Amino acid sequence: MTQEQWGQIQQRLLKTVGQNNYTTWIEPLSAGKISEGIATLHVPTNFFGNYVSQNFSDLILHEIKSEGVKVERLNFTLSPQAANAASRPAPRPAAQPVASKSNVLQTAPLEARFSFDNFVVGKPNELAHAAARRVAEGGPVTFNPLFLYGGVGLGKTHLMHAIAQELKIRKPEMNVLYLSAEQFMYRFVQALRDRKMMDFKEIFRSVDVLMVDDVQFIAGKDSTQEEFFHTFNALVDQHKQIIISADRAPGEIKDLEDRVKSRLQCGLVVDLHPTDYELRLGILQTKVEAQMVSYPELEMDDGVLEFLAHRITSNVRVLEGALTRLFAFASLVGRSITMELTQDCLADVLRDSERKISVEEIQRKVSDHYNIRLSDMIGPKRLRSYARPRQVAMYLCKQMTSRSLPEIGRRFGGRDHTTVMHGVRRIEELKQSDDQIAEDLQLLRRALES
Ligand SMILES: Nc1ncnc2c1ncn2[C@@H]1O[C@H](COP(=O)(O)OP(=O)(O)OP(=O)(O)O)[C@@H](O)[C@H]1O
Repeated sequence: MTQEQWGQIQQRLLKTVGQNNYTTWIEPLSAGKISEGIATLHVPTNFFGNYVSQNFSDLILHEIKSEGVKVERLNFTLSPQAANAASRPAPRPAAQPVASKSNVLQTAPLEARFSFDNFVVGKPNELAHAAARRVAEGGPVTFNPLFLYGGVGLGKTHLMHAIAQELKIRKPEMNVLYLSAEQFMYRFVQALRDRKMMDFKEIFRSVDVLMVDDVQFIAGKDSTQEEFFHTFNALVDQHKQIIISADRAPGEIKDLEDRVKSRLQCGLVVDLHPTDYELRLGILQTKVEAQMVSYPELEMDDGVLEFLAHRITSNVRVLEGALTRLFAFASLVGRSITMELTQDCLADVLRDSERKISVEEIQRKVSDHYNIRLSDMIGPKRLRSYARPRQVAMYLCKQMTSRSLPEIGRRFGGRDHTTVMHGVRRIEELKQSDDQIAEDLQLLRRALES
């Protein structure tokens, strides 16, 4: 795309994301080439690229398409200048603010809107929220670590930022270090390269609260895991609070050493479940209030929010993006937000969200329903109390996803497709003869579709 087109797109993004976000995240992007439907955007750092990709890519893609440019995906790569700089030895950092008191240490800026006040609580996240609140009081450490896990865009990072911000207010004397596991690794590698391991250890061991986001990132990275393990132990020994997030439970993170897994499991492990209809509606209502501040002139028809909460079930980030786009679009065309405008403006999001239920979601719902652990459902045990729910889950996967039998088998602990076929047939038979199974299936279907 031409620089002129990119300039236009940036101007539209400014209106949508607001001045602050624009200056921080959009202005520093520069447009690269487009090839085979993939548009390259240059970013100053990898972290920056990840952040923009997670938070703004839908919006940017939408605006590029609106400019008439044929693009299907975005690719964020380091700008040539940044790539050159990265290959040179890093300059000595200026005096680090790291160990100073009254300071929340951070490698990534805390997002002010990720506060407890802005976090909508519902059944799927109430336990995670309560645990996060407790830790944010900064009282004596009761569970260590607090391990928050859940699928993409369900609020893990939001809760972690909220804890850090709350601690900053309640306990300004505490040293709170929040960073992603990726940043932990970069700091570690840099310390090794600069022969500054003592400093590294001292920094990490002098914090009062350590928060590491997306810990699954260190899976398979042996020396980073080793260092993480020692840091973890040193802090636990000193009764310092550790908070970790990941996209899955500790036991399910592949290529993570057993001793690290067992450490991660020894505190409180809480799950952010996929959203349900009520939570989605609650989130939308809260976010609409915020949008109304920016677009006071806009009106919205009854039923639009319910429609979105019903149709966009993937994750909160997508829901938020949809709403932001809807308001920006309505404001640009100067129309109120009707059902028709919603369907027009969000046609692609609605299409993508159509009946996309994942195998993982089904496994989770079924194991909750039968009150068994997810690992027992996927694992090798043949006890009837695990085998039947497993067959129910296989049946629902066959019915509600487009996965093939071998694929489903793979997701159920590497089972053969004939096992899946047998399970599916068995449930088809039982559905006719066993009222309990028929009712279970109905309930589960409804829960998965909500
Ligand atoms: N319960 C909630 N109330 C309000 N906003 C929420 C809630 N859950 C998630 N969000 C919003 O959804 C977006 C995605 O959340 P967040 O970045 O915390 O997800 P995540 O679980 O860390 O995902 P990822 O694994 O992709 O990093 C954020 O803008 C966040 O504010």
